[in-house]
Amino acid sequence: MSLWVKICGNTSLEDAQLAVDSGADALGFVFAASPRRVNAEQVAAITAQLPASVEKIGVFVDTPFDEIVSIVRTCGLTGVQIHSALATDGPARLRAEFGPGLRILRVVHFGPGAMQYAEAYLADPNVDGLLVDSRTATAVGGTGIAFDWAHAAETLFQNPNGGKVLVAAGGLSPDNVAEAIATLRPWGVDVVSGVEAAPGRKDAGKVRAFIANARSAG
Ligand SMILES: O=C(O)c1ccccc1NCC(=O)[C@H](O)[C@H](O)COP(=O)(O)O
Repeated sequence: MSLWVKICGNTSLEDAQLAVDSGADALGFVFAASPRRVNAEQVAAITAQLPASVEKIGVFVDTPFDEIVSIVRTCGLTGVQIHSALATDGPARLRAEFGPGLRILRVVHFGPGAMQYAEAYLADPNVDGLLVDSRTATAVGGTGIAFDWAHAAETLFQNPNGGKVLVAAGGLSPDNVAEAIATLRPWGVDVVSGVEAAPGRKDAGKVRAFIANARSAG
């Protein structure tokens, strides 16, 4: 199985197409407070132009359940990435709505308490895997900050995960993605700040280099 690579924070068809042409497996769209925030109408116009083979993942922070369902339908999303509290039965209800075809990722911010969340999420049969990220006092994603990979490699990334996927995120870039992969041995990697020219706008060279370096290392 080759490494899964997600390029997040897409705000235009041009940037989404760049990621697809550079070999991304998945594109992320942020439906949350962020300089990369997009709405359902914008994303539906983008996803309609993308190949079916590319995963389209919605990123949600404290979004009401019914709104997530509506956005998934409107935009033809193939996955959700939940950065915040969702009722415990949220993943089961999403599964009931969309079936096994919807990839359901829960986010764990590596740091104190992360293992407890990770274990709880991994025990949920309707959660497909974890995206392990960094956070700050004010931001739950898109921070551009790496977590302690050595510590995570010995703890969270060692955890028996019952076939569920572990995606590494947080402060990755073309320059450090190979080292992150060598240290963490993740199933996938995800990036936003490290491939941008400005928040919400991709740097084509960085997108290409990130995916090429991740593929070489993975
Ligand atoms: O990207 C954002 O602005 C964002 C805001 C709020 C929640 C999530 C967000 N991004 C989600 C992602 O999947 C990012 O790729 C991930 O957090 C890594 O970001 P970075 O450290 O900037 O590569």
